[in-house]
Amino acid sequence: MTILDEIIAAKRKEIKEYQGVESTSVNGFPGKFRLAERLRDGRGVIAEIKRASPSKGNIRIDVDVAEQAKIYERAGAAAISVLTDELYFKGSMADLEKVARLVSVPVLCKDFIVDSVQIDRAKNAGATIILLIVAALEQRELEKLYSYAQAKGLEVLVEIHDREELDVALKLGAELIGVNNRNLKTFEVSLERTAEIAGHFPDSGDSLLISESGIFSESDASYAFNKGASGILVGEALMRSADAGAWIESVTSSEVEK
Ligand SMILES: O=C(O)c1ccccc1NCC(=O)[C@H](O)[C@H](O)COP(=O)(O)O
Repeated sequence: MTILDEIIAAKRKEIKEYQGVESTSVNGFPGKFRLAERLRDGRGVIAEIKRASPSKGNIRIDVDVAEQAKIYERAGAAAISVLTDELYFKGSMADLEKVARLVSVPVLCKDFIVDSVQIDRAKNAGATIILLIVAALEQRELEKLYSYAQAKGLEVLVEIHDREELDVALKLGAELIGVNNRNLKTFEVSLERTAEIAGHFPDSGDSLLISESGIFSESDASYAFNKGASGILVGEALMRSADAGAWIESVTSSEVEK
């Protein structure tokens, strides 16, 4: 059983408490508020609020979420990701709501979604993007949740781990495809995964590749961008950085060697 299996099993139990929640509006978010638009020029950073994780334990458990979000936005983050899982990541929907009220960049609800009720909760809290993990869902569930989120006007980041899952994401018509560099059995991270997926990624421009996890240095970021990622999703490095704003500014700068 992988950590992902364990988290998903816990999530399926947890969501029973949420029945009855419905999202309040179905409007989509305007152009500049869409992550896909913001990533079109490449070198976008999706900056994550991550208090803790199964692989690292506590990272910055007492972070001032509002302060951290302001730093990310000021530095030019393309979007802010908020881990909302409580059991394994010590996050919350309250964290997401705090961020969404404060910033005017897209906000990703980073959770393990297995039911539409979680999409409603995310939207109610102010998320503009949700995450769907191919490895966590049956094909029919994935299609259903994808359509549901789209009908609610949300963007969907479809997370994959290998080429087989890339095909699933492409068949779905996903605009935002994230390759997770973390092996969820061993927690080992390898940016080679991004390179491998980028090598098979269509260059039609219909879909955008985002490299997720294990990006710690500016050279890791450059590596992912140079391999073809339009965006990178960074959690731990930014949470531990003494100057997260400078980190973001530096990796997004067009002066950086391409
Ligand atoms: O971070 C973990 O340990 C983890 C374990 C199991 C499932 C998911 C996990 N992380 C969620 C994420 O997707 C990351 O927070 C995100 O990609 C940022 O990763 P990093 O920059 O390495 O903190």
